[in-house]
Amino acid sequence: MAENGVKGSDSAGSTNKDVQVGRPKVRGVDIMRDPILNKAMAFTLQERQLLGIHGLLPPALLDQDQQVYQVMQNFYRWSNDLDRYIFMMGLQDRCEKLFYRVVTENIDLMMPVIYTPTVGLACQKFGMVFRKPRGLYITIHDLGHVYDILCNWPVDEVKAIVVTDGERILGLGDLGAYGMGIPIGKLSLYTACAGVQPHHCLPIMIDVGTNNEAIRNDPVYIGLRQKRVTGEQYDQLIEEFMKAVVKRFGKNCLIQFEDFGNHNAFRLLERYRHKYCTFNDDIQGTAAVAVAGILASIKITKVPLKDNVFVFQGAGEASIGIAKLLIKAIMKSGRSEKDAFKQIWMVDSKGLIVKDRPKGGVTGEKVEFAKEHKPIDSLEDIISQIKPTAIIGAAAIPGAFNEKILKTMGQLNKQPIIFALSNPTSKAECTAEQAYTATEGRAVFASGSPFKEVTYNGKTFHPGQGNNAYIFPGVALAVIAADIRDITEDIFLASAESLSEMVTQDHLNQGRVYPPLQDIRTVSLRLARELVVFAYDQGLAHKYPRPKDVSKFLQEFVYETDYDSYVPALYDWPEYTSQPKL
Ligand SMILES: O=C([O-])CC(=O)C(=O)O
Ligand SMILES: [Mg+2]
Repeated sequence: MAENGVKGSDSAGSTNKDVQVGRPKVRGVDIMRDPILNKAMAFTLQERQLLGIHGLLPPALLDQDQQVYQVMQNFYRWSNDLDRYIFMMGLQDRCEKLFYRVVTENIDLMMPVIYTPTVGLACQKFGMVFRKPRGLYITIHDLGHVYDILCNWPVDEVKAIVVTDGERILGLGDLGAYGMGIPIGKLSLYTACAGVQPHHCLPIMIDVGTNNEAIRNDPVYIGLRQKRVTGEQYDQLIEEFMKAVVKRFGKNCLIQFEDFGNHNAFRLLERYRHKYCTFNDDIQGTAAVAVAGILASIKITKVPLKDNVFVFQGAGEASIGIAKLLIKAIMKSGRSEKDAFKQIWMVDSKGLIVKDRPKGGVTGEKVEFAKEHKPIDSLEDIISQIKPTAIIGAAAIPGAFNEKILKTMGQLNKQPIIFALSNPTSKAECTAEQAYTATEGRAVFASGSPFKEVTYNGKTFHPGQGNNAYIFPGVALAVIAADIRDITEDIFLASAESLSEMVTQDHLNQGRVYPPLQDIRTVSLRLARELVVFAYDQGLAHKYPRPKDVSKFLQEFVYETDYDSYVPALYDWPEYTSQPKL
């Protein structure tokens, strides 16, 4: 608590001016208007007097508990999630501590609103949703001036950036600058799930145009109305951005790449992964969460990892990322790399990925997954001929796991693993209900976006949410706290193992392959704790001395949602007992 001094800020996200309360450099009214300092009606009478804001608020005091009640009443009053999203963003812009208290306490209710799937809809309609800027917008026209833009950000201590160029927003495609909703949502989860300080976080949109004509013609579009710039100029901008981040915020500033197009995602990851403190959430975060789900699933199916056969529907960022991490996991279980590859089959828009495919198109990351096998076009035929134990969908083709495929999976396996990972819900390969029904309740099911529980034949199943939200907040906290600068594949494998170990027998009995969403904060903090230990053991942590008590060490980084008191500690105020209180 800031007895004598608090960090001041402005509405864009804080300036770090020291405020001497009692002899304020920032006026009380500015504290009220600042979302980071604002307590709304929770300012006490003493504070109102001291800050010179007495009379600017209704006379009642509503403490934070009462404010939470008020927010929740409002939240329920809205009839749809997009309105709830707008309402919650408004709260974040007005009163940050209250926003995070509400989100943290009701995380399973709030995540589908401030994150997937509603954030997808919010991005599609971002021109209408947009109220107040949050984060930085850097465009292709800023080439040569990226550092100057980063200097305009009013906080020096940025420790984590989530950046997108909006080309592949969830499974929704190119949304241009409207994609800014994603970095904002991801960073809200940094704080809500792992307690990363909000002022350490910076959402960034790199706007190089959009190839989505409908969006370019949207009268309220907020970005550049031009086609995407690609090639050398694009690369120059990203290169300048990476260097500018290090110059402005230091080489340990985490840069999370989010929702870039396939062609850039892999390239940029390879180019930067060992030179910068960076990872790609769609490749590596998704990989870790999916592998965790697989490790938990085989505890249900009792089919050892080495005896599973995986078919991936899609060969993009998520599938390739999962497959590569899965290979590491299979090898750790004792198989050779060659044998591990044999267990994994990939399918793209041209069918099964095989060597010398007449339809062609096996390039880049897919090459090493191409099999010596005759080509097969349809997913139905692929499933019946390859006979997988697990199918993993990540190509944003809704309904790709049709009834026939699901039934075949049920015939081939006692307990088929079915992961419909595409986001948002509208892009899922099948619904939870379809998976359980077609397999007579035998499927081990997870999806990227949330599905409600399903009751089949009197048994209730809790589908898991195989979303990278179980991974990236914990990874980020560990990276920031232990000063990890090279985020290796081993860190993601350790994350997958750690997450899968948090799935208890009780969870498995309910059909869950992830801990319940309402536990995601505990999960993220435990993940961070285990990663910190792992990083020190592996020599990846740069923060010294090594902490003896990792929980205590992490606790010091964790954001508190209690309001600060603006009453100087030495000031002896009388107790006011007559203050009206609801
Ligand atoms: O944002 C999410 O829900 C998961 C994710 O990274 C994606 O689908 O791109
Ligand atoms: Mg993503």
